[in-house]
Amino acid sequence: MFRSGQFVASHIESVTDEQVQPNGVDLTLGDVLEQVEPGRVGVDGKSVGDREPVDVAGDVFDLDPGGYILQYAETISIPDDHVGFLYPRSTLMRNSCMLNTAVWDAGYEGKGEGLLQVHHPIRLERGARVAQLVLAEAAHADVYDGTYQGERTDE
Ligand SMILES: O=c1ccn([C@H]2C[C@H](O)[C@@H](COP(=O)(O)OP(=O)(O)OP(=O)(O)O)O2)c(=O)[nH]1
Repeated sequence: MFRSGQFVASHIESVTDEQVQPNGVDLTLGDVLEQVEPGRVGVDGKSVGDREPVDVAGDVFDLDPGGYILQYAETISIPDDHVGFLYPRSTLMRNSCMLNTAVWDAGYEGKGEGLLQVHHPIRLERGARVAQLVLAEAAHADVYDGTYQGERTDE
């Protein structure tokens, strides 16, 4: 069963009323980065290639077509017995852009990231709502203990 937006909001810091939706919570744009060095996904481990901030005028990102790392502004805690899924705000999609996402594990805490695909130039503003996180009840044996635990929680 998917939980209500109010329930999701109780696991995200910090959230305004405007961000709480019937079935989830809108996440806002923190930063946009561009990968500049190769990463690696191997059988014996992985690494994330270096990234650099993209040009920003004040809080405004004018993005040309390409792939970008989008960092969310909120700290997300996926509670026990749940799994998180994230979807783009449909206005992004309607503007020829897409957010690619992965699974948000029970026990994960941090400010996560997504892959923003820009297929047509778009202007994004820091603090704008760009995505929606939903939580579903889920069985699990262990909780998340990977390398991204606690990411950017000190920001
Ligand atoms: O779109 C997403 C999806 C998930 N996460 C967070 C929550 C998730 O729990 C964590 C780790 O994801 P995953 O388990 O897929 O990472 P991995 O590549 O398997 O690395 P590790 O084994 O170190 O966790 O990243 C994001 O930031 N963005």
